[in-house]
Amino acid sequence: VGSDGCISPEIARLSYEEWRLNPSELLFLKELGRGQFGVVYLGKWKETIKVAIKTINEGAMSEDDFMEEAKLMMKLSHPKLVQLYGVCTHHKPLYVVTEFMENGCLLNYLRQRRGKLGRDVLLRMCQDVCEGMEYLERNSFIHRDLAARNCLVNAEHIVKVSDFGMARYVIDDEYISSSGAKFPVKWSSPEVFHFKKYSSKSDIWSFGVLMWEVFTEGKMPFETKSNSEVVHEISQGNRLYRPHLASHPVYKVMYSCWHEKPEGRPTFAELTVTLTDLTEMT
Ligand SMILES: CN(C)c1ccc2c(c1)CCN(c1cccc(-c3cc(Nc4ccc(C(=O)N5CCOCC5)cn4)c(=O)n(C)c3)c1CO)C2=O
Repeated sequence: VGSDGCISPEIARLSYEEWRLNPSELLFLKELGRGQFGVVYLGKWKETIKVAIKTINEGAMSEDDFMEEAKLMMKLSHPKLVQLYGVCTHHKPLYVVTEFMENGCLLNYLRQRRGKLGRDVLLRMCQDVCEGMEYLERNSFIHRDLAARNCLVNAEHIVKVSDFGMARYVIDDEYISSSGAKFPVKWSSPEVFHFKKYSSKSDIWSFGVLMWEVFTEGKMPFETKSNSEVVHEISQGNRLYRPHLASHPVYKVMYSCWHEKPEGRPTFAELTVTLTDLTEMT
C-alpha cells in the first residue's frame, strides 16, 4: 500500500510504468448510475484517462475482505475483462477505479438496440464474454453473478465481463440469501440455489442464461415466473425456450450449459472453440 493509502497496480496494457492512484489526481465528471455498493461516476485520472469510479457506501461492502482480494484482482488482466485500476482507501467512502466502458451495461445496450443487431453481432457478443470467462476459469476465479447486467460495452462495441467476484463482498441479505429478492435465482444452477456451491461450472450455467438474454435482445428469463417457481421448473427438468434469433446449433450450445450436473456442462475453454466454429459456419 502506497504512502497515499492507495494500492496501485501495474497497468500492463496502459503503460509500462507504475500507475499510481492518488485521489487528488482523480476528477469526478458525471454520475453513471447506482450499483450494489453505491454511486458510480465517470471520472478522469491526471486530466487525461477516462475512468469509472465506484464509491462504496459505508456498510454496503465487507471492505477489509475486499481489500485483501483487490491485490489479486488487479493482477487479472484480459481484453474481455473490465480492468480494475486501483483502490483508494485514503478516506471514506472507498473508491474502486476501473476501466471506463462508454456504452454502459450489456442488458440496456441490447434493449436499446432491439431489432437492430444481426445474429452475427449477437454471437460475437457471446464470444467476447466467453473469452473473458475462459481467462477467469484458467485462473480458477469464479464470477458468482454472471449476467448481461454485469457485462459492459465499450466504444468499439466490445463486450467485457465486469464486477467478477464482487458478490462475495456485498452486505445485503436480500442479495445474499437464496430466498432474497435480489438473489439471481434465474441465473443460478441447481447446486447454487440449493447449496451455494459455486464453481466455474456454475458460471457456465449463468453464461447459458446470458446467451439466452443476448439472443432475446434483453428479455427477462422466465418472465412470468417467480424465483420459487423457477426453482421448481428447473428441478423438474424444464429449461428456457429457444429464442427466435437463435439457430438450433446456437440453442444447443446454451442448452448444454444447463445440464443438471456440473460435470455434464462444458468448460469455457471448450465453449470458446464451439462458438468460434459456429461463427465460421454461419
Ligand atoms: C456485486 N455485483 C455483481 C455488482 C456490484 C456493483 C455493480 C454491479 C454488480 C453492476 C452494476 N454496477 C454499476 C452501476 C453503475 C454504473 C456501472 C458502470 C457503468 C459504466 N459505463 C457507463 C457508460 C454509459 C452509461 C450511460 O449512461 N448510458 C446511457 C446512454 O447510452 C450509453 C449508456 C452508463 N454507464 C462503466 O464504464 N463502468 C465501469 C461501470 C456499474 C458497473 O460496475 C455496479 O456498481
